[in-house]
Amino acid sequence: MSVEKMTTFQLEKHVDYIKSLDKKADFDSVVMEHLRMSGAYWGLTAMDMMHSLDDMDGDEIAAWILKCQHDCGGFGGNLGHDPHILYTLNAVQILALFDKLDVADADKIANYISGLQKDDGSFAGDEWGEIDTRFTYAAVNCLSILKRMHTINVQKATDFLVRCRNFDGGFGCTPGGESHAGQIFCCVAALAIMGALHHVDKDLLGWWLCERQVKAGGLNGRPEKLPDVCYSWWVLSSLVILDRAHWINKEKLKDFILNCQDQDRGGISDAPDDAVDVFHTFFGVAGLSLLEYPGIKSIDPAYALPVHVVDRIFFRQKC
Ligand SMILES: CN(C(=O)[C@H](Cc1cnc[nH]1)NC(=O)OCc1ccccc1)[C@@H](Cc1ccccc1)C(=O)N[C@@H](Cc1ccc(O)cc1)C(=O)NO
Ligand SMILES: [Zn+2]
Repeated sequence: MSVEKMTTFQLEKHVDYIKSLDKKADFDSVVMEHLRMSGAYWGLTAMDMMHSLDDMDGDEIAAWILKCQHDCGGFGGNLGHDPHILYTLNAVQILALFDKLDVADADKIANYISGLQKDDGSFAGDEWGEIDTRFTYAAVNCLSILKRMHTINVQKATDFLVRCRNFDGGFGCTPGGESHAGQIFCCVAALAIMGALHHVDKDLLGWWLCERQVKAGGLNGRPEKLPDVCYSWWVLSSLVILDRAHWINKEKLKDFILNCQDQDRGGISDAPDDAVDVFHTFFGVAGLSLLEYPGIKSIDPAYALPVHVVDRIFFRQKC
């Protein structure tokens, strides 16, 4: 039994790692070019959770985001890339982080998103028509932040998610799709935002979710799979929303995430000793945040934004 080196959260190293990303022009940057808007959301939300968002230039980032917006109202994953609902959510999330939602035309964005809703209540990701519950989550999260939920058919959106529910209590990407932790997060978080969690069997799904924890303490995405740091978010945020987070061993999950840090160069990987990336760094910090690790700002399990940002959106006193 190898004695895992007991380690603490290397906050400063992760801050330096994220700040170093913007200057790199390596393989990852090219491969991830089409989802740079997602990468910006992951890096900047992690920075805010680590009390370091002020190290970033919000004005410069907001200007870049607006350059990614198309006449239809949707945002692409980078300059010159086609609009897609995923990057439209990420763009709005980043503007919310910087308290710059006022620079966005909420009606124009809402018009793009509501135009992607189908007669059966589902959402397409873009004009090419792929249907996935991920897109329902992106639509509902984005429109809620913009206060434009009235522009879609909430009842039909809910009905479609209910049709994606499986006998194991979980959810897939479309009706009949296999339960997967990522899709479960999207459906549970979207139902929570729409005030429709009564459609979820909390004990049945809570059981499926807590069964994702393996001996080593990490969480996997489906039975028999290997643990992966990003499932610390997909599974744990779902458990928090369902009020069943006490059904897993939080101490062992915390140690698993801390063990996936690169102690020297910063960053967090999907599993111990693997290469770090900004995606797993964000989901590792977010997982520790849900575990209430000291020194990390709390994150909202449904909006995937720091709680102080969500509070500012919904409870700001209009002067
Ligand atoms: C496209 N993608 C994935 O497929 C990752 C790959 C992976 C990472 N660790 C194990 N596999 N898988 C992933 O995100 O699965 C979670 C998930 C699947 C389906 C629905 C929702 C979440 C990752 C990027 C990535 C590629 C390759 C390696 C690391 C990260 C990705 O962009 N995931 C998206 C999934 C997503 C998309 C849209 C949403 O509304 C919500 C979630 C994301 O988290 N956006 O913020
Ligand atoms: Zn992963």
